[in-house]
Amino acid sequence: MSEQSGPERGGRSGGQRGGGQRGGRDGQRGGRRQQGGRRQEYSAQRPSERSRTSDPQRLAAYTVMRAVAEGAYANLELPKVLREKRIHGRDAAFTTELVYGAIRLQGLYDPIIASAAGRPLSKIDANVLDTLRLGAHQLLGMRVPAHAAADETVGLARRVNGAGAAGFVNAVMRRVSERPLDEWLRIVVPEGTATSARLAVEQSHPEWVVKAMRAALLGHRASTPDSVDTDLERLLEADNAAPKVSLVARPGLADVEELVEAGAERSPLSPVGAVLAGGDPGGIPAVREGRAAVQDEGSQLVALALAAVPVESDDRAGAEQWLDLCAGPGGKAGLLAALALQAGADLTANEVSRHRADLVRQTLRPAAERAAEQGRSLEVRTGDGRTVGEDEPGRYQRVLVDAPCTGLGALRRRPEARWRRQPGDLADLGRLQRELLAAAIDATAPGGVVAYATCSPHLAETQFVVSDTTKRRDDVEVLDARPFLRDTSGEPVGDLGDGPTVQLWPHLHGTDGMFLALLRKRG
Ligand SMILES: C[S@@+](CC[C@H](N)C(=O)[O-])C[C@H]1O[C@@H](n2cnc3c(N)ncnc32)[C@H](O)[C@@H]1O
Repeated sequence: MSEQSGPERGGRSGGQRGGGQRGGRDGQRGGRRQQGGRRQEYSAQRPSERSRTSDPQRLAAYTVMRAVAEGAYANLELPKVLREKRIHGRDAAFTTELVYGAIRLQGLYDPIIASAAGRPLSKIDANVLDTLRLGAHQLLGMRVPAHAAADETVGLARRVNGAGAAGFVNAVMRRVSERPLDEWLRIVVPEGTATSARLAVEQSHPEWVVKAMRAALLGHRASTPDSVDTDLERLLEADNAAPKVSLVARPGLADVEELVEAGAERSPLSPVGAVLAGGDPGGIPAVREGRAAVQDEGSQLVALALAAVPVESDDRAGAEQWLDLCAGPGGKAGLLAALALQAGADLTANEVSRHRADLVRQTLRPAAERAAEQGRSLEVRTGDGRTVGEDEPGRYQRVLVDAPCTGLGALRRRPEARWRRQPGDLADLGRLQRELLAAAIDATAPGGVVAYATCSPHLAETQFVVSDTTKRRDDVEVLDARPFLRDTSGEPVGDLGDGPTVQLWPHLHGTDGMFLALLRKRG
């Protein structure tokens, strides 16, 4: 869930931050941090070229928007559509920005569209609304000249929404283009609006997510009551920026130097990581061969921490047994497998979904070949992790529970995720998370360690799961995880809060919002 995927891996022309229309308003609201604004820095083509060539790109963007409205994932759908329509290079980057921006920022654009249309969103046809969102992003979030943005959007509407709708789209686009973003913000977020409601629009997140992130910043001690509003805004802003492409060199199979030689830069955060400024990671031989991979540095730190924590094991028991309980699609298992081989340990990777277990198998292939040479066991199996405690009590020394979660720490990667998630999801996930953690502890040998991780900082999925679990049982203690997160220079990673659990943040660490708790099974 936390792994990088999709079109942002390569070819992106930039993040959401850029030159600022919004400084003026921020300036007026003294005390608020000056923001970067949202305009894209690129204008891939001259306007004349754009109007001649943009139709296939905008049509592709619209096609993806509609598929996402039907339940598709933008990061899977977009590459398919780009391939089918043979859109490459800068045109693909333009289309990517158009789709990702229009989806991510719809919480900002929708009230502007409603105001410009003079009617509520419920009175605008969903297909037409998607066309308008694409147009609004070109006008307010990208450096597409206003006339080109309006003309092309009307042209698109004529083609996909019909002639009648095109007249309406024309009127709305002209209205939207009459004001810069800061003026629109003054209209749709009037002075005196409560902070969470204001940020929900300005930073385009559902208000319940804004509130949950505020609580998480305080609960994980990343903010004080004095700093929380500023920190929250930075966090939400980071969710709207395209993540960089982080790579992992799976130890023993590849090294970071190999990635640096291929054009990446050594990661300052993860000792096994590198960061690619641009280009397609699939062009790097180590990545193609599965010895390295695209992986968030936060995920790397979690796997490294589990491998680094000392375990007390019975020497007569033979090789250490490691378990990845929720392994699909295999990002962390790929790193754990390499680390297990280095440590002379065996790894079992479990996943409930057959398809995702197949992905884990694929990911682990290079490590599996090495394991066979070394006489070590590397097993991938399909099963419900909740039964592992009963099936294999006390068998493992190190267990990773990278639990299914809301993914609210990885919103940068999935533009539609924030709009799909509902507060109600937390109840079912919370139950599953507690059951998986309990089973993991049961499957852990005395002296062994369980790493409970989520790519969400939501307190209900992180600290509450851990505290409920430790309250209920006396055979487990929470370790201070902070010393086990070491950066490339071997120094403890900064800004990890007061412990004992660890929360990484997009705005502080540049990683996904990974949570980690290390629990020791008492002997
Ligand atoms: C957060 S993802 C794991 C990501 C993975 N560790 C990685 O780094 O690629 C959670 C996974 O748990 C799986 N899952 C959900 N319920 C499960 C269960 N009852 N037992 C085992 N796995 C489960 C999901 O299918 C999903 O693949």
